[in-house]
Amino acid sequence: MIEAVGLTKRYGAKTAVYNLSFQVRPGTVTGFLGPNGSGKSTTMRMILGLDAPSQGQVTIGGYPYRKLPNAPRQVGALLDAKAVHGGRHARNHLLCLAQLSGIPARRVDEVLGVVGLQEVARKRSKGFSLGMGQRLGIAAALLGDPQVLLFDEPVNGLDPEGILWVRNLMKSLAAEGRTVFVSSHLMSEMALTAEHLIVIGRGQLLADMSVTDFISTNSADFARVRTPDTDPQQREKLTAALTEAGGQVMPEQDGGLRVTGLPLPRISDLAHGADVRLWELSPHQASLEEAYMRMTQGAVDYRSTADQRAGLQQQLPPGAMPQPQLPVPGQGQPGWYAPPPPQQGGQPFAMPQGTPADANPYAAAPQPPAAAPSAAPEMTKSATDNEDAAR
Ligand SMILES: Nc1ncnc2c1ncn2[C@@H]1O[C@H](COP(=O)(O)OP(=O)(O)OP(=O)(O)O)[C@@H](O)[C@H]1O
Repeated sequence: MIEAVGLTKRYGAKTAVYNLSFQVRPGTVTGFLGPNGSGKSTTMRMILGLDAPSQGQVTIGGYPYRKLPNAPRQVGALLDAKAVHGGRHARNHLLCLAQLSGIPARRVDEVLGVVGLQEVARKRSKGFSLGMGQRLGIAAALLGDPQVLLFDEPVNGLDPEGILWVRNLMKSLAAEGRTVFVSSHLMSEMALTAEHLIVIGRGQLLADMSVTDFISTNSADFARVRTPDTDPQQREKLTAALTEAGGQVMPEQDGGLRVTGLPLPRISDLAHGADVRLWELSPHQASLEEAYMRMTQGAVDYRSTADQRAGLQQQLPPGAMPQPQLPVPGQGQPGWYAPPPPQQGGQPFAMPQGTPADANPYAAAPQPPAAAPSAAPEMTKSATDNEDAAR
């Protein structure tokens, strides 16, 4: 298990990670999400002992990485697939890593087979495509047959077949009881791969929950209702009945209605009571991408001037809360708001009570202290040093 407690990292005046506490448990794939620059790589580097925390700690199996006995056999990681000696053959690259960690050479051939690089094992990695480089990085992570695996953007550059392969690999590693922690910006892929999510924004924890809860917590579910196109009066009658019963009704461009605040069976009963025929009554369930976009709206640092998220905001049904800005450490901005998950009192199809300020989990949170210069020396990987020894 990976456990972070109060993890904070400052680079000079920049607070990259602030007061992050979470656990990554074995047996499931845990996705690590956050906008560009939110601190994912910094967190992974601290987990791997490549950066020292300014405050707090992170342990693997109870030890900080640098104190972990035989760390390369216990933890494997893909951080930057390009961080290889380009003039070295793929097999030699892995052989170097294996020898540094006391891993037998036959394991190198095994992992080359697992990632499908046997045919190019004796080719220099500088000629590798992005996807081949990713596969080589994954092979390096698997080398020590570790119980804990970290992957930073593992599907970057992979073709659809490669993406499917990585998805199945992650799942099978987790099914073997390993701890699998994987960052990605591909929401559709994460939805298919991960069971649990840790989401950060501007270095702070936004969510630590199952994918299912994350979607229901951060999306405005609604019902889609459609009456016969041939009879506009039916639509008006239904709108009146639903509104009178406390629902919020919004017309959709295709003639349907978007209804919030009423459960589906109640909508059906009200339509029946008003003598209105329905051509459609269906729940709309948000995708992980929609939920993620909603949650992180206030935490995006880099955004095109042409991207006002207009489409996303227009799609919110009546009564849905817009996401206020995420507080930035040291800047005292108002907090974000998300309704509670269903098992904590939230109701599908009904917006929660209270105001964003009431529910602001940061309202009482201490502001981070003024940034101090980092005490963390950059550690560089020594694994690529001695090719001659590997030959
Ligand atoms: N060595 C460093 N020195 C100074 N600032 C740094 C350093 N490393 C990271 N940062 C800053 O810390 C913040 C978090 O960066 P990080 O790379 O961890 O984000 P990320 O979530 O991995 O981003 P991306 O999704 O784009 O890879 C960024 O503002 C980045 O500029």
